[in-house]
Amino acid sequence: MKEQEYELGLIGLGTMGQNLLMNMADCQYAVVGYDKNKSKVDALKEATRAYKITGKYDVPSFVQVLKKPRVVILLVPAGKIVDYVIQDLLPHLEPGDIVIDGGNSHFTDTNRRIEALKQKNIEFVGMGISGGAEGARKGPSMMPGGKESSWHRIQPIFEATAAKVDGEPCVAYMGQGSAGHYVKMVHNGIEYGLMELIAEAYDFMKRVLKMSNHDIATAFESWNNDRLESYLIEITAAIFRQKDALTKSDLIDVIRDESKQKGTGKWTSQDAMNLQVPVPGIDLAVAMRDLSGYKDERAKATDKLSGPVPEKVTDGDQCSLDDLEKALYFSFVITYAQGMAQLRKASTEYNYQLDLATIAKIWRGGCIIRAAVLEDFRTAFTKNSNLENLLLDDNIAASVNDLQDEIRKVAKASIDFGVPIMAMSNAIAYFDAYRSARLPANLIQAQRDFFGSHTYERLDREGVFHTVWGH
Ligand SMILES: NC(=O)C1=CN([C@@H]2O[C@H](COP(=O)(O)OP(=O)(O)OC[C@H]3O[C@@H](n4cnc5c(N)ncnc54)[C@H](OP(=O)(O)O)[C@@H]3O)[C@@H](O)[C@H]2O)C=CC1
Ligand SMILES: O=C(CO)[C@H](O)[C@H](O)COP(=O)(O)O
Repeated sequence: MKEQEYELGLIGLGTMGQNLLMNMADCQYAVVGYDKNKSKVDALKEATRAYKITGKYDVPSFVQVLKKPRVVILLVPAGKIVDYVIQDLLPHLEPGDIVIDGGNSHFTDTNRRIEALKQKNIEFVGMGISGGAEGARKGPSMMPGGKESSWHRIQPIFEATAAKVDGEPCVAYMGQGSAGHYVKMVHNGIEYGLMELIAEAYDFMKRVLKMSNHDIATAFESWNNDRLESYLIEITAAIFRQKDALTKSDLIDVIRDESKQKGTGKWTSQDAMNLQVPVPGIDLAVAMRDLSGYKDERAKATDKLSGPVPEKVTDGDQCSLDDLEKALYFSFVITYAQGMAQLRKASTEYNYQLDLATIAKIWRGGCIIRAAVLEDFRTAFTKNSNLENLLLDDNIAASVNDLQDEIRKVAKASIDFGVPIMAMSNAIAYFDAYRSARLPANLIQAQRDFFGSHTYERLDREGVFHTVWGH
């Protein structure tokens, strides 16, 4: 292929980059890859002989073969590396070129980079990508932000490579500035929440319902054929069928119970706190990953702190697998509702002008949190684009109202058995708090005024009041 004929260049030929590049080539785009790691470029060339792909070993020759105005996507680890790559790239770019950051960058970094590149008339697009290696290869869900005109220039290639649901591509313009990376961050926050809920359902199946790994796999498989149909439930079923190559036992039983994290769930919680949007399902998912890290301390506590003796507990017998399925579905809905509420507030606060129906639409396929229920959320936000919270939609409200008896049963059984289901029991607590027209916050106001003269408002008259308490 002649010089300057490659339509897109990709930097970072790791898990996501190499797969996305091959996906683009499948869609008949001529693409070029670069990685600082020579062996990754060699691997690309080897793996893609039949494709309109080439690999380059340095930035100048990589840029040299790109069609002008150039489009370059970065899929390198988030953080300082993105800045280093931009620094390497900038001297070779020209006004009008577009740089897309497809990694999980923090949205404030994206705002900074948009401004920095604007000085050189280079357009910067922060685009969240979800779907892991398989999604990148076969069709991810993608969340681009930045200038709308930049999006229109790159739209065809990303619509071609995105996952499709009912013929609709799982990619759409999210909004200006860092909107794309913000939406991806909240996607990951919801991902953390759903993963924690599924892990708690597994613990409940094992320790309360005394199910074998085989039966757990069967349960998740059957749930995946119904209202809980989703990517995370599907892979969970497969995980429980996996044998360990070393011991031939079930692999799940030999994996250390300490979950790691790269930070996107924590960022979601942190920014929700800044925006004062309650997302306790996500907060607790982060907290449980953190608590899992205290493995040695937990081992000490096992000896020191006692709990119920499972053999003596009878209440759990009244709780069935069917109750657990309903409790999990209920908790899934609450978790999505919290994430969507955060997006709504962020949209106003950061002037993103997010369209929540579009977000639900592009999350139906390709991404890690894809689930059948997203179609219901899309319908709810299409009916009312100003919906404050998904739980206020008539259909969603009816579905959670109907499932509350079961989640209450599961929460009670978990306490009786001493099996922690932090996120799941919080889902019903959030539901109860959210539907309470009156909360005990009046007492907190009284206490604040008592010790710090912070004042309070009254229900029966306008104004701000202070009491000299105890007199
Ligand atoms: N993996 C996943 O499931 C998902 C990842 N993401 C995000 O996408 C981004 C990429 O992730 P992933 O593909 O998993 O990461 P990988 O680590 O697999 O790939 C990153 C690649 O970038 C290369 N690289 C590092 N520094 C430079 C540099 N200065 N110049 C050129 N290349 C460089 C790395 O080389 P070397 O290995 O030698 O350092 C590596 O080949 C991250 O932001 C991640 O959070 C988003 C969605 C899903
Ligand atoms: O973005 C993703 C999927 O959408 C990544 O897989 C995610 O970053 C994994 O996060 P963590 O390592 O914190 O569990």
